[in-house]
Amino acid sequence: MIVEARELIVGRGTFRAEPFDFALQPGTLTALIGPNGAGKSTLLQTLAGLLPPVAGTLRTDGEVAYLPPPGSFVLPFAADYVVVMGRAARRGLSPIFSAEDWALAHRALAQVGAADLAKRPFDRLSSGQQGRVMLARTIAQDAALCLLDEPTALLDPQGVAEVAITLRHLTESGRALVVATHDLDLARHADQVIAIGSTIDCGSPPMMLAGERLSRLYETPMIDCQTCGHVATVATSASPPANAST
Ligand SMILES: Nc1ncnc2c1ncn2[C@@H]1O[C@H](COP(=O)(O)OP(=O)(O)OP(=O)(O)O)[C@@H](O)[C@H]1O
Repeated sequence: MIVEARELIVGRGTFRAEPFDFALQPGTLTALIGPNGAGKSTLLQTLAGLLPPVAGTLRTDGEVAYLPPPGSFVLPFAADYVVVMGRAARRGLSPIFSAEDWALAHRALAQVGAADLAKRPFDRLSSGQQGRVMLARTIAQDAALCLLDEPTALLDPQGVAEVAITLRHLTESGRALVVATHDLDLARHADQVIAIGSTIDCGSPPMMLAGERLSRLYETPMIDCQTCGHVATVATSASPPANAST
């Protein structure tokens, strides 16, 4: 077991989530879904040890790598140096990275489809390109538990597909991954889904991503598409344009 939580309550400031139990097994991908402000980032930061639990017990086993939510980073280095700096925690105070560190950094860049960015100045990359590099930096840490906050938020559809495949590959080496996401298609690739809303529930993707359950979670009507099996939001306010089709 990489993480075991009992009656865990996460929170910060005046915010408190509901208490819940969960476990993360090695080699699994967990998607964390829920509306804005529900507590996904708060939970990830608690698992990362950046916030203390408000109550309950939380046990984590092994190294933890944490990818913060996307934003603008000012890092005046080549992209591969930004990635290899993720290895710093393994190097203590030594400023020297080994051949293995560099190999892991370049492999991680390739895994997120960013090998061609290795020598580009990080500060002159687009937001989505920076997002790929920061994800590579988290992967390069080679930690037992990877906590990723919206890793695909800025990526194009090809990037989302590549990252989904990469995340699955990473679990094959025994890592446990937790991905906070608003991308319900990405969540379908998970082994389990934790939904944070007015209650916190955990289950398989088919159960947790059914339209009826998502409607309650996001407090907006959502239906299962009979054609593709995915879930679509139902427009409730404005009338659709006359030529609109589904
Ligand atoms: N630094 C902070 N100090 C105090 N309260 C905060 C802080 N950051 C977030 N909150 C509050 O904590 C609650 C949970 O926020 P959190 O960022 O965990 O939500 P989230 O589910 O990740 O949301 P989103 O989908 O918008 O990223 C919200 O009510 C938010 O306003």
